[in-house]
Amino acid sequence: MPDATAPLDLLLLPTWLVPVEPAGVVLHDHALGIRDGRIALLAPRDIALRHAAREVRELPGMLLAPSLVNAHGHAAMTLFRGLADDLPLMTWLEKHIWPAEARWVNEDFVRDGTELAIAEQLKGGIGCFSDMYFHPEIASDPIHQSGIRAQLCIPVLDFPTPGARDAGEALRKGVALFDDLRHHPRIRVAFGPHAPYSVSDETLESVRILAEELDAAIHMHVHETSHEIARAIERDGVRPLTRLARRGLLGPRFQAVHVTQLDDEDLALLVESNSSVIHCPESNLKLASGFCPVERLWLAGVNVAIGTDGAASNNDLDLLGEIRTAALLAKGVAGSATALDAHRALRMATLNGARALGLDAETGSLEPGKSADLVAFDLSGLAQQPIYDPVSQLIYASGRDCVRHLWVGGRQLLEDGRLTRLDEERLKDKAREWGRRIGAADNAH
Ligand SMILES: CSC[C@H]1O[C@@H](n2cnc3c(O)ncnc32)[C@H](O)[C@@H]1O
Ligand SMILES: [Zn+2]
Repeated sequence: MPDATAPLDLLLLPTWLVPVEPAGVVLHDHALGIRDGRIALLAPRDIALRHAAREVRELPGMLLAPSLVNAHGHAAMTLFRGLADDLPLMTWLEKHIWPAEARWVNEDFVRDGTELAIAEQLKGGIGCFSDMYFHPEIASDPIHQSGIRAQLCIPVLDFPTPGARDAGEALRKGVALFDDLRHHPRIRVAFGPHAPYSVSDETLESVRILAEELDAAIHMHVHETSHEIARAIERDGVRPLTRLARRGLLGPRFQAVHVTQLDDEDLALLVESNSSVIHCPESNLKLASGFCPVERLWLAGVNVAIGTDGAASNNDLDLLGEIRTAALLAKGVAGSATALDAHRALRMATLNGARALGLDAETGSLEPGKSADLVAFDLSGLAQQPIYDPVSQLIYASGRDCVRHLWVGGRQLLEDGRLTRLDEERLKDKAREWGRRIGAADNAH
């Protein structure tokens, strides 16, 4: 039982505090106290200052918010950043990315690429991310060491992949990883069947049974393009979401990534099953995949989160930039300037992300009892003045260079823009070395 009278470990005094829950609130002259890695106090500044605290820090000109949740990505693909640009999804995937993965992806690649992705994400204000890539058992190590929070998906495809000869082996290894990490305080293992077109009914059934038994989430690329729907109708006679619903995959633990194609029946299936949608606007734009109807989903009551996707289709892991794109795009798609306002856009990248990953009891908002997962954005720059609504300024007028400090579980992982536990120069050297090897082989063709 935590001792509520014990001194706080840290008392933060920002200019603005945005708890995200309740929605739309901006607190002025408030403070947040941390004890044992959790939010222990949220109170007006003068009241908070009466509490004993081991350290008190003023954060002038800064907005304190829950750290961001990047709900979809392929972390180690940072090492393929810029390898195959300006191509449609299936050409990009089948002709470039899958051959490159077959050639280059091994344990070292995953370790180095994941570490690079973690560093980039921490510097961009992300305290929690979802990873869906090969050798998740290797990715778990940099996640553990760095202090970031993550959902780690077991990649499942019906063909040989780096790390698994077939789906059966991927699932066996995945269950072992689930067991190993069962008690990890910051890593949650989920199932990651790649997409409806790459996973058979038999494999889907195994995923369904295991996910149910282990109470694990299912994270899947779904309805990414109109081509995917057309191919599925030809093959199965129904749209992919209908097939997944009939096979019992949908539910509150189901995370449908992309969903650029949505008819009335698809929407009803998502609403009834209480599934989440993870919107990846920049990847969808770059691969010309389509537009996720965020406002329609939101108004129907679907939990919509946001992700960057991998750095090979984005090409960065900049969630703040992604939120801005999402907020602008939603207006264009809905034909309404009120669609996805700045406050809702921030909620999508925090609490909705946490909820999609089943982590909303732990992170995603600034509420007493939750883990102290926080980010301080510096809004004192020239291009951010004057400030009427700091959330508007954050979403529409700020870049990730305004991220100053970040804590996960009360541990400071970014201080004044610098990583506290990772060596940036070493990471850059390693990435350049991979780039030289991959680039030289690519040019030889
Ligand atoms: C088992 S997941 C890893 C697998 O997914 C590939 N991938 C990356 N981005 C996308 C995307 O937007 N749609 C479909 N597949 C994608 C990645 O290259 C890996 O092969
Ligand atoms: Zn993806």
